[in-house]
Amino acid sequence: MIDINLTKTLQGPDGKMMLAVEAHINQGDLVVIYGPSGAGKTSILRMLAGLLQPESGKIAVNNVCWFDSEKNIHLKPQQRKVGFVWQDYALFPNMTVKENLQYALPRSQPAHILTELIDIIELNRLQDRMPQSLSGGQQQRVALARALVRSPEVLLLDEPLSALDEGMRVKMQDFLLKVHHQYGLTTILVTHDMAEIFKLAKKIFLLHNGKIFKQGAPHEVFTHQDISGKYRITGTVLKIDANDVVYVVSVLIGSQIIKVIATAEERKGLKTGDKVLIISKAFNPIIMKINN
Ligand SMILES: Nc1ncnc2c1ncn2[C@@H]1O[C@H](COP(=O)(O)OP(=O)(O)OP(=O)(O)O)[C@@H](O)[C@H]1O
Repeated sequence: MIDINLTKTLQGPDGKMMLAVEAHINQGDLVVIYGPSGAGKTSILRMLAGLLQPESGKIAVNNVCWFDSEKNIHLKPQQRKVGFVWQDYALFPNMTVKENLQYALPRSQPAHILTELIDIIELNRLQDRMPQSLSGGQQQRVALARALVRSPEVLLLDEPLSALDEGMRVKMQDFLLKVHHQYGLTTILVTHDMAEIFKLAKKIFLLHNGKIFKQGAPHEVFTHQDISGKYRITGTVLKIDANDVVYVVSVLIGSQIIKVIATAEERKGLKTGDKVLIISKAFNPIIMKINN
């Protein structure tokens, strides 16, 4: 469990802004902090990592106090069991992938962690390569592995996939899920990507002007409805066609387009480019072989 109760005066986009947040995150959950630019998302992660000192408040992780302004406790970044991955990969350019990981491995950690991580994050064929010869997604996989070699208790991810193209982002999301299931790490992700939120997050905190104004499961927070469908997929509206009394909405999901029938009520407010959630209570797929 992570308990956060923090305040910090920040220089907001329109002058001084008081960041004041209280949040409780269950151990092993993957949660998202979502909000407009300048809302204070990165500052929260930096305070958790010990890179930015709050003015007041507390941070406790699994009942260990990392920060308490009243008791004058402020653990240094290296004393906090956090791993983080930012948008830019920041790998050492003069070291191979493996050397980058070895460099990050603390002496107290057994060396087999490296082999295990290289396996899980599928870096076997890349381990002797230099970072500049890798694609953005490959570099981000190395950055993720590097964050994990210290066996952190909390993983902080600040828009780690935002610089990647759609295909690479989807693959990296799968890696994040795999790592999350393997290690059960409490993970805090900052992202603007709706599909990523619905795919990865158990809970989302909406942040505005330094305050959390809403929190809950993504479908509760974004659809304002209690929806109990079994299958949920997110996509982007490509076009909307009127058809007698209903509408046919073409939605891009990954690289596939599906057509969804919408009532006039459901169609209201929908436009091309909107991110949408498609929910189905029943799912009766037909399977067919497509190769010989
Ligand atoms: N150390 C600091 N002292 C004072 N103000 C700061 C400090 N660090 C950041 N800020 C300001 O606090 C505000 C919030 O910054 P932060 O980076 O946390 O926002 P964000 O929600 O992550 O934004 P973005 O989505 O653009 O990355 C910004 O206006 C920023 O200039």
